[in-house]
Order: sequence, then C-alpha cells, then structure tokens
Amino acid sequence: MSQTNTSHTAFPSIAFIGGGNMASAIMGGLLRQGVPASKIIVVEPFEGARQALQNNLGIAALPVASEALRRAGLVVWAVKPQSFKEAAAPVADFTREALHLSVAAGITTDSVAGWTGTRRIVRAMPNTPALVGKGMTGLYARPEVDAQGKALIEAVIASTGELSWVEKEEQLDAVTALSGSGPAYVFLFLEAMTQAGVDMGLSAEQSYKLAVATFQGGAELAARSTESAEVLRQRVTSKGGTTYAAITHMQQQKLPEHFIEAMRKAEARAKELAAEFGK
Ligand SMILES: NC(=O)c1ccc[n+]([C@@H]2O[C@H](COP(=O)([O-])OP(=O)(O)OC[C@H]3O[C@@H](n4cnc5c(N)ncnc54)[C@H](OP(=O)(O)O)[C@@H]3O)[C@@H](O)[C@H]2O)c1
Ligand code: PRO
Repeated sequence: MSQTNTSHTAFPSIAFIGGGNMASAIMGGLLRQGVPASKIIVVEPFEGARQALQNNLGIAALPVASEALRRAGLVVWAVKPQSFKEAAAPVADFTREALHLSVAAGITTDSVAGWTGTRRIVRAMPNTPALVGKGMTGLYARPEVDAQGKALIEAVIASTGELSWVEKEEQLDAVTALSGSGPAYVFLFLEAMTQAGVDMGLSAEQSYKLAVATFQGGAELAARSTESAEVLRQRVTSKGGTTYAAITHMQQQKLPEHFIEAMRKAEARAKELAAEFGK
C-alpha cells in the first residue's frame, strides 16, 4: 500500500449520492479529520435520513440532484445496488468531470461507467466499523484513475480506518464476503456467546461485556502477534481442557466448513447483485 500525501486542505468538494449508513460513516471520518462541512454535498431523498445528517453531522442534504453537484471533484456513490441506476440518471450530467468512488456491493465499474459517463472510477468495499474509525476497506481502481486520484481516495478512506488495494475487480466480491459483511458475523457470534453466558447464569450485561472484550482482545493479540491464528488458538486450548471440549464440538459439527460455505454464499450474492442490478 502506498502512502498518500493528500492533506484534507487539498480535498476538493465531495458529493455523496445517498446519505445513509455507509455515507455517514465516511462523512464522519472526513469531519473528524477537519474537513469542513461546507466541502460536503449530499443528495438524499429520504427526509428522515436528511434530518439525521443535520442532527448528527451538521450537514444540510439536498433532496434532489442540482447544479451544486458541479462543484464536486469527487462523487461518492453510497446508494443500495438496487437504486444505483435510478440515482445516477439525474446526477450524471453534473458530475462527468469528477472522480467517482462507489461503495455499492457487487455493482461493477463497467456498470457505473455506463450510468455516469466517465471511467475515472474507484470501487470500494468498506465496513461499518468505519463509524468509529476502525473500518477496513478494499479498493479497486480502473486504469483511467491516475496516481493523484488514487491518493485522494486513500486520504478519504484513511479517515475511516485501514485500506487495502486489490488488483482485479472481481476480488472485491471476496472482500465483500470477508470484511464487508464480516462485522455481521462478529455480531452474530457476540449474540450467541452472550446467550450462552446467560444460559450459564451470568447477567446479559456482564455476558455481553465479556464477549465484546474477548473479541477486542483476541483481534488485538492476533494483530500484534507474529504467530498464526492457528498457533494462538492452540495456546488457549489445553489438551483435555475446557477450550478443547468446545473446539472439538465445533469441529465435529463442521463449523469451520459451514462458515467458509456461508462466506461463499455472500461472494455469490455479490455476483448476483451485479447481474440483477448492473444492467
Ligand atoms: N452497510 C454496510 O455494512 C455496507 C458495507 C459496505 C458497502 N455497503 C454498500 O453501501 C451502499 C449503501 O448502503 P447503506 O447501508 O449505507 O444503505 P442505506 O443506509 O439504506 O443508505 C442508502 C441511502 O441512499 C438513499 N437513496 C435511495 N435512492 C436514492 C437516490 N435516487 N438518490 C440519492 N439517494 C438515494 C436511501 O434513501 P431511502 O432509504 O429513501 O431509499 C438511503 O438513505 C450499498 O450499496 C451497500 O452495498 C454497505
Ligand atoms: N453490507 C452490504 C450487504 O449486505 C454489503 C456488505 C455489507 O449487501
């Protein structure tokens, strides 16, 4: 990963099409970096979402596309894959000169190029920990995006956490299945671990606290360690001990295999989204 030299003072105006969860996470990161709200333009048709942007981030969103979009040097597409084509129609005429960044799952840059009339497109797959500056984003740039464009995207995304470029666009479907959808897997495990704690006599509050801290600690240990996850797991697992009992049951139930299979479903769904909504 190359380092960027783009400071927020060099940022152009940035337009967000769609002002929901993911757009808010990126806007929050930009504001935390000191980018002024006056440099952010948002098109968001849903009144409730516009109100939330005003209340939470102090940003006044537009209900429909307008001439104001011509100011944007970067356009961030943060609408659902299902809404992308419809959202692009009224925007495209104002934004042909801009660099484009799409976070929509599955939708290919060929589709985005067809709808926006430009090939200067970076496709990204962020995740919701971006809301707290702990995001992980996979990025793919079309060849038409120059080094300056990539540096700008890195500076924007770095405000939400870590990033990693992929060489082939289809690899973003794997990123989607792994880190894009991944926070939901973590939350599902948290739910199950909390429930188990309650079943064993702990309060829900204490059980949840133990589960969250265990994920945080485990992830931090893995991030700082030079050893593999397998070795770290073996360190916890005394032969014939308590962890051994749990892990043996999980392996007998083929939990790792089911987990891998589930992630392949997410990858397949990303490809289906492209086929269903990319035309
Ligand atoms: N959430 C995640 O974990 C995550 C992670 C990575 C990538 N993504 C991607 O990020 C994109 C947005 O997801 P999200 O979770 O942020 O969804 P979201 O909260 O529903 O935000 C999308 C917003 O776009 C608005 N919108 C709909 N049609 C529009 C139009 N024509 N013009 C402008 N805005 C329009 C929606 O308004 P209405 O509610 O009125 O439709 C909604 O407020 C998706 O493509 C998703 O694949 C999400
Ligand atoms: N949320 C989006 C979805 O579930 C993309 C990754 C996370 O489709």
